[in-house]
Parts: sequence; C-alpha cells; structure tokens
Amino acid sequence: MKTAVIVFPGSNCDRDIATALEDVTGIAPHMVWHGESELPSGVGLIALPGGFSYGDYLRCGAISARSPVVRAVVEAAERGMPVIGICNGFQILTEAGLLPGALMRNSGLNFVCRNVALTVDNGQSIFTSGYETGETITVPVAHHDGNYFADAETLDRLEGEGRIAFRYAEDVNGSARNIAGLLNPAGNVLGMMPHPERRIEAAHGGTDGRRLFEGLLEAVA
Ligand SMILES: NC(=O)CC[C@H](N)C(=O)O
Repeated sequence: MKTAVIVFPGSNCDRDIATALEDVTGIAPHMVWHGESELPSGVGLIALPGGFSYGDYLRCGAISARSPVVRAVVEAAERGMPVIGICNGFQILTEAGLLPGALMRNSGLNFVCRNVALTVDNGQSIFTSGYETGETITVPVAHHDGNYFADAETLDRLEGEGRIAFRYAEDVNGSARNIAGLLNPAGNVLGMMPHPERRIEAAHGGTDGRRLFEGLLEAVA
C-alpha cells in the first residue's frame, strides 16, 4: 500500500512515521509538504506526524490546520480515506474539525516523555484490529498539550459510539475519561497522543506500536 506523510514546518516525527510505514508496507511513503494543494494519487493512507508545527504558536496544530494540504486531507477523509494523526497530528485533526474536542496543556504543566500503558477500548476499528479489545499495551508519549477536553455530552457520545480507541491506564496528562486516542464517526480517522511509530522494533523496547500499522495494513488491504 502506498502512503503519504504530511510535513509541516516544525514536524519532527515525520521520519519516524515514514520509517515505520516503509518497514511495514515495504514502500517508502510520499513526503508531502504542507503547502501542496493536492495529495499524491494512489495513496491508501495519510499520516499527520508529531512535532511542533509552527512552533506550537497560537494553539498546537491551529496554524497547520489552515495549510492548503489539510484542506485536501479533510476532503479525502470525508470520502473515506484512512487518516492517522499522531500527537501534533492529533492536535491538527481536532483543529481541522475532523475530530471533536481539544488538546489542552497537560494538567501537571510539564512536558511528559515516557512509556505509558494504554488500554485498547475498541479493537474493532481498522486502526486497532491488530489488538484485542481490553488489551493493555505499552507505547511512549512525548507532549505538553495532551490533556483531552470535550463537553460531557460529546464524551458520552464518543463512549456510546465506540469511538474511544485508546485510554491511558493511569492519569498521564489530565485527559477527560483518560482518552488517549479517538475515532471519527465513520472510523476512518484516528487521532492519538501516544507514538506507535516509536515502538516498532525490539530495539525500541517492544513492538506494540508496530501492531497498529500491521493491523491497519491488513484491514485496509
Ligand atoms: N511530540 C509531539 O508531537 C508534540 C506535540 C505538541 N507539540 C505538544 O508538545 O503537545
């Protein structure tokens, strides 16, 4: 499967996700600069990487969400294209309106950079089919604005519709209902703060992240 990684000024996990995708799919992804107005043809997955796009000015992801290419990503997502946003990518997805709620400053006001335990809340999506529902996995986080917020009605709806993909097994950043990863209503867009692309080979201390990409590849194929 061909994939695309969107690169913003200040992205710093674009090579990590590119390596993970090349490793799992066998094909190097298209690296697409944020100023492009069209996506490459024949692509089956779009990834928005982690980082500090536009220096996290205004709000993390707010400026990137207005990039020409994000308009094309939104249109593709609305047509059913699988889109994964990791960390800053998740922030961009909420700022672009593809996912509800917002990522606020961590409740402890510190940058949190460590492995965390996640529970897989919904193992039925294309992004989580490599896991069992209810399973606990280990994936690193690295962010200062990962504190997920949405109003109670939205949170109830997300839970009722099975759209919470991952939760932190403990309080990591103050996120409402410990939400670590969310799906859109159609299930083709995932935003998550933890970094699966940083846990794809034994040298990373484990391969729980790799299973996301392997499951996704199989589900999409
Ligand atoms: N690793 C990242 O993507 C960091 C995301 C974001 N800039 C934050 O620190 O909250």
